[in-house]
Amino acid sequence: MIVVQGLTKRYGPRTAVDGISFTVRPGQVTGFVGPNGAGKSTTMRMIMGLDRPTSGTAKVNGRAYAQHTSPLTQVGALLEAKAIHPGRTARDHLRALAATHHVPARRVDEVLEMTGLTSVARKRAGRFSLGMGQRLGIATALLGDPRTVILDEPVNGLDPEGVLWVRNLARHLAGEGRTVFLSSHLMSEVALTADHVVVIGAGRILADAPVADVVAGASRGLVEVRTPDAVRLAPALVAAGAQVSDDGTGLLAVTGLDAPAIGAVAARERAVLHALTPQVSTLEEAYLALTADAVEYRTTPVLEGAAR
Ligand SMILES: Nc1ncnc2c1ncn2[C@@H]1O[C@H](COP(=O)(O)OP(=O)(O)OP(=O)(O)O)[C@@H](O)[C@H]1O
Repeated sequence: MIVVQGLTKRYGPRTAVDGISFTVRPGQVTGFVGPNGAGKSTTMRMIMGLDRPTSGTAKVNGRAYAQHTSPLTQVGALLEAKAIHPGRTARDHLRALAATHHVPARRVDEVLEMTGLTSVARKRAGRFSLGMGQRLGIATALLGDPRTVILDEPVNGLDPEGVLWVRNLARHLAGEGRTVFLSSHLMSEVALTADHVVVIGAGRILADAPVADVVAGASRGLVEVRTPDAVRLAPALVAAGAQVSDDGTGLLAVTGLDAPAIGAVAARERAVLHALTPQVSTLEEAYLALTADAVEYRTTPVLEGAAR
């Protein structure tokens, strides 16, 4: 379990993380998403005791990272730009770490196996591809068999098979009752992997909810209705309490009534329906709506720029 309370990080005049609070619970995968520069890595680094908060606290399994006597068994992390000595083999890297953290040597072979690195365990890490390096970073995070796992952009540089592997691994770890907290830029990936999502923008929490709720919140209950009887149906829907916009071609955009209620009004009016389609938004759309005002480097649309 990770509990973050009033966490703030300032770099000079710049506030990277602005008084955020959230809890990451065990037994599920929690996604951590936000635009570039939103504060994801800074937050994860503070949870891992690598950056000192300006104020506030970040606790893993009840204590700050530095207060754990055996932190590797409590929390394992894959953080961006993890330094691994390029001249060392994967096995030697893991063995050295195991030896200094009282982790049994057999665990090294277990994590090499889990991450699919057994066949390249004697290869120097400097010769690893980006994907293999990511796998070694994940093997390192899992070395202490930790109850909490933090993965910063774990699918970066992975091919589709690797992406699927990370997704299954994250779900498997959560299924074992562990706390899994992973950041990603890929909303589609988070939608497939995570149960819960924390959205951060410009250092502040924009949403902290089950993935399904975030998606439902963004869909605004819009239903598209295609009908040759729009002229009759539209006022009947308005009379029943809906807001209706009619594009003049027989396509009505309806909010305020769900599809069964619209169908009932249509039946009463004897209006023919060619389509009755609730518009389901994706997590990607929900995310874009939430973060629209919190993008650090906004791109100016070309047409808008040209019109000035
Ligand atoms: N060491 C530092 N010194 C000064 N500013 C920093 C430092 N580290 C991060 N920042 C700033 O803090 C803000 C948050 O950065 P952070 O790396 O946490 O964002 P992020 O959400 O992880 O972004 P990305 O998705 O691009 O990795 C950014 O504006 C960044 O420029």
